[in-house]
Amino acid sequence: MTEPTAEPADPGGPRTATLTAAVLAEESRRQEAQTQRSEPLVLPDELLPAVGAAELSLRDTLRRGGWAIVTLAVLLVVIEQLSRETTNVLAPDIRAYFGLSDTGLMALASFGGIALVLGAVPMAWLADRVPRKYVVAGSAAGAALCLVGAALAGNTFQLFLAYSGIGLAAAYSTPVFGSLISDGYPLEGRGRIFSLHAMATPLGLALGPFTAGSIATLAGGAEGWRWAYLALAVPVAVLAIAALVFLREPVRGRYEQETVTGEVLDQSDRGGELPITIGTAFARMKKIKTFYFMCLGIGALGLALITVPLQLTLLLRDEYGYGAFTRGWILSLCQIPSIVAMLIAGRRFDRMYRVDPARTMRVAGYAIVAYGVLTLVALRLQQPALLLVCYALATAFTGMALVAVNPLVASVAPYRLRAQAFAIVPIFTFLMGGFLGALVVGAISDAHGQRVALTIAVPVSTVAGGYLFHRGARYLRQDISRAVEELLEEQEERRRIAADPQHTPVLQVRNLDFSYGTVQVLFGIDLEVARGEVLALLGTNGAGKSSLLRVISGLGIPDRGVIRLNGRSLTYAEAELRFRAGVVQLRGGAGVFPELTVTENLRTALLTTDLSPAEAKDRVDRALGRFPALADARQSRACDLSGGQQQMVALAMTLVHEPELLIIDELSLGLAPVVVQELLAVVEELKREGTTMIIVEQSLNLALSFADRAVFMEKGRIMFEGSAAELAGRDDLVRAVFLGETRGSR
Ligand SMILES: Nc1ncnc2c1ncn2[C@@H]1O[C@H](COP(=O)(O)OP(=O)(O)OP(=O)(O)O)[C@@H](O)[C@H]1O
Repeated sequence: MTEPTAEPADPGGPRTATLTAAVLAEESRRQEAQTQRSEPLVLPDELLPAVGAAELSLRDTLRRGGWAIVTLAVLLVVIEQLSRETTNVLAPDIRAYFGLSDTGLMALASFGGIALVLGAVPMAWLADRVPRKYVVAGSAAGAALCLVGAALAGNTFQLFLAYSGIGLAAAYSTPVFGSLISDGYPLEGRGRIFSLHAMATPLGLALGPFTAGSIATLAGGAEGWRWAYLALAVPVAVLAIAALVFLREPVRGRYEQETVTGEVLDQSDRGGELPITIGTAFARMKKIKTFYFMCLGIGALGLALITVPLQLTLLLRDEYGYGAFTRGWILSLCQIPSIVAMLIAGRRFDRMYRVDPARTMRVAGYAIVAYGVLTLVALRLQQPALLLVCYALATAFTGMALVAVNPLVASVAPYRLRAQAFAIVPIFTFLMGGFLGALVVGAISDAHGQRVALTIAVPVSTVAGGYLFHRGARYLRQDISRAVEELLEEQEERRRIAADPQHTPVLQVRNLDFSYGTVQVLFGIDLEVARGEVLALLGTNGAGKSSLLRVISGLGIPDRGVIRLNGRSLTYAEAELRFRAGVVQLRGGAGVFPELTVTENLRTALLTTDLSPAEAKDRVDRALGRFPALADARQSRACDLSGGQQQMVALAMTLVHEPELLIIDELSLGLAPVVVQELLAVVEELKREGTTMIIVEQSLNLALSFADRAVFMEKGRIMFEGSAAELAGRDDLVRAVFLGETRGSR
């Protein structure tokens, strides 16, 4: 794209020198102001939710949030762990019954693990669309059925299906309970509630061998294991019903809203919001540095978390000759310190967070390193009892670190994205550190033994994990501040719309930052376009106009800020959904299918809509009717048309969608003046009809001739905003464009 044209200055004359000096002085003043503005926003403590607040007892936290969410979360996780432990503990019986090898059974069961991690993403998607109690109840009912399926399995394929189903049915737990706990309990007590949820995993692991072993022994015989699965199906089914009866859908982001804005924001229009996809959620969450470093840290730690128990089991078998049953018992006992540590850590987290939130994350980093050190010490010990005690202490430290993760995710993720954010974290643990790392560590272990493999893997994993947590802690205040800022902005906007609903802008961009990778190109953009208004977006080369349009149409996800269409947020909606909602962009010099005829091009543009053939034909006729120059060319192939006619076809292809907001990027680029006039006539007609438009145009005169208002951008910021007539009178800006071109071309 080229920049706006303007009257050339008198090159070389004293007037130019004075003007250049003035512009440069103005430029340095602006840059200074910009640097100040781009300082990351960090709010004072009293504005950060829960920081400096009075202590809230666990009892009061539960009184305010109710027992239902936490009770169901704990019980369902415990039973899910029990079912996994049943498979581990009763493996010899199951293996013998089906004539499977060790590896064969583990391979069958591991599909459940994969389904558990990858299933979290669609479950988060679901949790955003239906009340979460249905997701909990549905998943629990599914788990009950699959447990019955495992109990009745007649062959390995059926067993495989049942295990995968059990894994998939547990996939909702992290995103759905993560978001339910975040929305259901006040911030001051959230660490403790999350610690109860986290503690359910080691509790299930600790109880598993005892429960599974006892049931199988009681039932007796070669098929005793079936009773263990069947016995677990009953409580899960009961919990599914309990979820339907007792779970209430909490308002999303309720406690943050209450703390920050003093009220719970009206969510009645939530149904009108465009759904969030995991891709956009991931793109946005990745830009929240605390979250980014925490995910990397968890990913690195995943290497140790997954390989250590596995290698340790092998070590207990190979070096000490312990059988499967004994190993199961021993490793279960090793969970006990971690249960205690988690409960203590939840309490300490809440306390520490109230004083200094970043410290919670740094301490989690130290705990990860302590886990690494203790595991290494354990590996040096030959005495099995000492080795195991040391390892059990080590797991207590990871337990402490893990307790911090979910409440921290809750504090930095925008409340609309929380379910997805919770679903993303385990993917890092399992895929980055766990799956990839396990292969490497397995290979080292095969060649040099378990002690060597772990002595290499544990320091790498825990030092990297600890460091990444420590690093992420630097950004915590800033990221919490952003979440607060977004809530305040949302409150202000809702009030404004409520006070004057007639004047809700068609497009609203607030506080928008955008980066390509680490290079930030848009800074704090604020922009509104009223209904029926035509806004000219102007600026020098590389000012950020196209980037801004990309973010508006959903091709780029902002680091910060909000985009609304008619008052509803579409910040996290993907491009296609925005397009369906009416944000349609004409891209300069592109966009037609050369081999298709004009009419076919227009029909193709409507393929993704639900219009009836009659409606579609009507729209095509209406759009083409605006362009007399295309009257005789309807059956011509687009490639046989002139450049100007192709641009008309491209514009007609946008008009068939009857856009709510039409974005025109370079209408006149490379076209003859006579064609431009013809296109302009259509645009002016659209303006008379009340179409809301944003126009990026290289020709300043052209843009200002039909725009109501103009925005002038420079270096990713808006430098001027006002009526088109006013901009035409701002000699300095017009000349800055021109001087920019002169400097750039030298
Ligand atoms: N895909 C990309 N990756 C990295 N940087 C990019 C990318 N696209 C644009 N940029 C950078 O972003 C900044 C803004 O570019 P953008 O194209 O949005 O400006 P513009 O105002 O539309 O300029 P032009 O009129 O020249 O197209 C520039 O510094 C540019 O180099």
